[in-house]
Amino acid sequence: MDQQKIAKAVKDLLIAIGEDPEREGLAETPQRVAKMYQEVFSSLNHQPEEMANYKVFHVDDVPEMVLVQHIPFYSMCEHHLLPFFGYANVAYVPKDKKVIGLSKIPRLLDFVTKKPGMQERVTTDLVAELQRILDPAGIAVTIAARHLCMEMRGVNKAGQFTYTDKFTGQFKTDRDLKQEFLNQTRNYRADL
Ligand SMILES: Nc1nc2c(ncn2[C@@H]2O[C@H](COP(=O)(O)OP(=O)(O)OP(=O)(O)O)[C@@H](O)[C@H]2O)c(=O)[nH]1
Ligand SMILES: [Zn+2]
Repeated sequence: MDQQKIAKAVKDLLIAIGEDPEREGLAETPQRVAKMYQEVFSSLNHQPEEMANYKVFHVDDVPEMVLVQHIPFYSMCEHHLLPFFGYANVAYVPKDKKVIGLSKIPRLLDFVTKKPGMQERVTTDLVAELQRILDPAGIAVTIAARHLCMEMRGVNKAGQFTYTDKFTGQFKTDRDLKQEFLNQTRNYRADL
């Protein structure tokens, strides 16, 4: 990521909107924004395997489902570069006695959100990454998010939630399992 180019672009932007980029409060803003983009778009600098050491563990007796609920995330919409943010529920059905370190699930969520994107792609990318790393017997991801580009501008509808879900493998074929996932996560679907 080219910090100098970002800072120059932000300075040009400030001039273009009619601001004075030299006034006290704005003087360091271009550098600040460049530093911020480094952080909020950090996965553009990394390959998924660099983001974490995705160790797979083998356990003798695996549970039917591993579920991490209500993981917060912040991302930036690719259309307006405004934040969208919310929570993800992520579950998988272990296969071949393989499980992943629990912290890797929020790390994967970070990886798929720390770049300009769309909620749909966050959902499907998360499923694809988990599939690639663990190849489980089923994956369920549900995401609830608020989009500031719909709240503070444009259509101006505050407090709306957008829900996106993806189910694979056993979550598609086993209705009881899917229902258990939905029951477990029910309280977290509109709780932002
Ligand atoms: N499907 C999807 N759309 C998104 C997401 N984030 C933002 N959008 C939408 O992307 C669209 C971009 O549409 P455009 O018509 O090109 O942009 P615009 O003129 O600023 O649109 P308005 O927001 O309706 O004013 C808008 O409808 C946004 O609501 C997302 O995660 N998924
Ligand atoms: Zn947007």
